Amino acid sequence: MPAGDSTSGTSATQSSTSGLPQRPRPHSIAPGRLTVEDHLETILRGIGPLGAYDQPVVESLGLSLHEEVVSDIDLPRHDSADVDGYAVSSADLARANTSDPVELPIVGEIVAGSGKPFAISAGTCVSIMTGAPLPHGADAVVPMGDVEGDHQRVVFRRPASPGQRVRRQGEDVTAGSVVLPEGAVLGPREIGLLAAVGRSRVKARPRPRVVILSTGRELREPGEHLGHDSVYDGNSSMIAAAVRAAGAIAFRVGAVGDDPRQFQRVLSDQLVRADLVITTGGLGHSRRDVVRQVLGSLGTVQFHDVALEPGSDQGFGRVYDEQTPIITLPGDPVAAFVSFEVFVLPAIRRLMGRVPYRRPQVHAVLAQDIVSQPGHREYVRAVFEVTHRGAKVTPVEGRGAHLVGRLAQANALIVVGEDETALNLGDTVRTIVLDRSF
Ligand SMILES: Nc1nc2c(c(=O)[nH]1)N[C@H]1C(S)=C(S)[C@@H](COP(=O)(O)OP(=O)(O)OC[C@H]3O[C@@H](n4cnc5c(N)ncnc54)[C@H](O)[C@@H]3O)O[C@H]1N2
Ligand code: MOO
Repeated sequence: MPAGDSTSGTSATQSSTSGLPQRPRPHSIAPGRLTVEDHLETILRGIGPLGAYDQPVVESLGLSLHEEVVSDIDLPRHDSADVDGYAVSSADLARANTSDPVELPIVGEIVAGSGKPFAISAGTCVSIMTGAPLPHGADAVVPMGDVEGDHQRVVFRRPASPGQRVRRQGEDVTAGSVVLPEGAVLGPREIGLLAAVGRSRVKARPRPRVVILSTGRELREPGEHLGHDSVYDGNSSMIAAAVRAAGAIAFRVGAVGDDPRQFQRVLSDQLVRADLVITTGGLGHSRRDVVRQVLGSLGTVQFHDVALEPGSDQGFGRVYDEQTPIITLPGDPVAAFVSFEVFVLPAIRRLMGRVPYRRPQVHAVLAQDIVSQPGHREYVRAVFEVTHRGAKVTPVEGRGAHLVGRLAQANALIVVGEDETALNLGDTVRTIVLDRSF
């Protein structure tokens, strides 16, 4: 049995929180390393969906519904006109033809929203606007353009069939019926429907509040003066944007240096507003690596060597009395980004009660060879495009975890499996297309 198999099965024997079938532990992973799947599973098990409460419908984009929504009303609310024209009783026009037309007097005008119920008697018609309720006595609408006449009377040269150009009451939504099931994710169309049936608030899981801290005494806020050995804090802005794109609320604290007391103070101050804390950097083993230092000594956060490239240094746990979940990401920007995609995005989706947790993978034809070391799963930055010949993916030049400029050229990540050492031009490869809603 390969050495790597000795630690398999810890999560393989249990049902998968990540919703994917459990795969056997890849042979090439060194003992003691966690697989990406193991670490993700630990995070998803350690985080549950937030409790639902009443939310304004207008603010609910991307939230998941925590009630079954039943409409109190019919839509359309009444039989109503499907076109601007004349509401008639079809019986009155039964014998209308070109040589012997039927003339009806116009007894009024019904505009949508006029608020008054209306009725016509046999031998009359009324002018009606699209969406306005059909008057009692009428069962059809004849479009304005199909007839002649003036303001007083209309000449009909054709019969009308009962129900013609009429929108039936309740044909779309029936009062008492379920319009959205529990768990539905509220997009523009769902929000439109909720509003159309008169809901101003719904019970939904809220947006998670995510606090983002970056660590490192070399970090400077963009816009400030840059010393000769300092770097701009790109990570906290990048992660905050990714958090927002995931549908959560981002509180970007920015860089906190690497003084343990200051880090501890900022962290505990921030917990009141956090459902989740994300840090970047400070995961090394030196005295200066403040995240590992401070959180390691709390005993509630575990740090792991994860078989992930880039982004092998990872940590997860809960902190302080609040037991707030915290995910610690590596400092190198590409490592931080990839680990966000792999671990934090699913965690946010889980807090929101949204499935699937992970971005779907698509298949694309590889446009250039990739060589990879076995023993970890690599996410290779790439450009995905759909050409007339189908989906194609081209790696972006450079694989270093620091190449933030090249990261912005990519719109996809190619997944190179743990045991894979080469993907060749023309191969169909697993690709994660970034920035798409799912
Ligand atoms: N002796 C060893 N050294 C390292 C190992 C190892 O196993 N042994 N692993 C490497 C790997 S892999 C990783 S990942 C990193 C872990 O690093 P940290 O998470 O502690 O990251 P930092 O040292 O804080 O920063 C790394 C790099 O990224 C820059 N950085 C950090 N934060 C930001 C930010 N907010 N915006 C922009 N750039 C940032 C930072 O300046 C560094 O250049 O350890 C490796 N080393
Ligand atoms: O795993 Mo580290 O994040 O490559 O730089």
